[in-house]
Amino acid sequence: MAKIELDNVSLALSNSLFGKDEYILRELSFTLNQGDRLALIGRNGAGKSTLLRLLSGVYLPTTGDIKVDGKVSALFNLSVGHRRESSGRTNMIIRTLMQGEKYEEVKAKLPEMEAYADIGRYIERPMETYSQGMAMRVTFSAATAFRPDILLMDEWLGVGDAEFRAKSAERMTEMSSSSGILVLATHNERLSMENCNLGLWIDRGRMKALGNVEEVWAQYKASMKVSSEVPQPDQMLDDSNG
Ligand SMILES: Nc1ncnc2c1ncn2[C@@H]1O[C@H](COP(=O)(O)OP(=O)(O)OP(=O)(O)O)[C@@H](O)[C@H]1O
Repeated sequence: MAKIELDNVSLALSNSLFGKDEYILRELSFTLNQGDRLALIGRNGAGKSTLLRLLSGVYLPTTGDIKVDGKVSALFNLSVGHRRESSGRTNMIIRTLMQGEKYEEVKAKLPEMEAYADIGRYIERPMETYSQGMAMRVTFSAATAFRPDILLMDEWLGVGDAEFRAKSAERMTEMSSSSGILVLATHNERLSMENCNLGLWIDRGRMKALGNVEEVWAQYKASMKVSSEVPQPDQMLDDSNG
C-alpha cells in the first residue's frame, strides 16, 4: 500500500546569489494514503516543484522526517540522465532501471516500449541524432511503461506531435488513475479538479490550506483577489492628490 508521511519537514537550499542557505519549505506535516490524489497549488516560486523533488528523493529534508512507501515514478525533468551518445534503446533500458525496475522485466517490456515510441530504426541510433520530438517519444515511452505506486507530476505532460500527444494524453490519464497516490503540481484548476480530490496550497514554502481540492482552490483564488484589491502606488498618489 502506498503511503507518504511528512512530519514537520523543512528544507534549506543554498542560494548561490547570496552565498547562504535559504529555507524553501517550512514545517510541512501531512499524510497521504492509498487512493489520495493531491494537487499542489500556489504562486510561482511557492515551493511546489521543490516539494515534488523532496518526495522523489532528490532532496533530503534539512529537519523533520519524511517516509515514502511504494515505488515512485517522477514524471518531470524527463531529459535528465540522457546519454546522448547512446541509442534510444539503451536509454530506455537505463531510465527504467534507474526507476527501480528489474532487468528481466525491462528486457521483456522493451519491444512494447519501442513500439509505443514508434520511431522506426532510429531506436538503434544515438540520441544525439534525434529531433526533440523523437527524444521525447523515447523518454516518455520508457518513463510511463511501468505502473508506479506513487506518481509525481509537475504540470500535466503533453508531448510530441498531434498524433503522439493524443496517445500520450490517454496514457497519462490511465497512469494517474491506476497509481496508488498522485501528487500533481499545477496552475490548471480544471485539470486538478478532474484528477485530484485533495488540494494543498503552498505559500512561500508553508502550508496555507489542505483539504478538498475545490475548497482549497476557492481559498487560493480569494486570496489573490484580495491582494489585487490592495491599492497600487499610482492609485494612492491619485487619491492623495485629491
Ligand atoms: N536548487 C535550488 N537552489 C536554490 N533555490 C532554489 C532551487 N530550486 C528552487 N529554488 C527556489 O525555491 C523557491 C521555490 O521554487 P519552486 O520551483 O519549488 O517553485 P514552484 O512553486 O514550483 O514555482 P512555479 O509555479 O513557478 O513552477 C524559488 O524561490 C526558487 O528560486
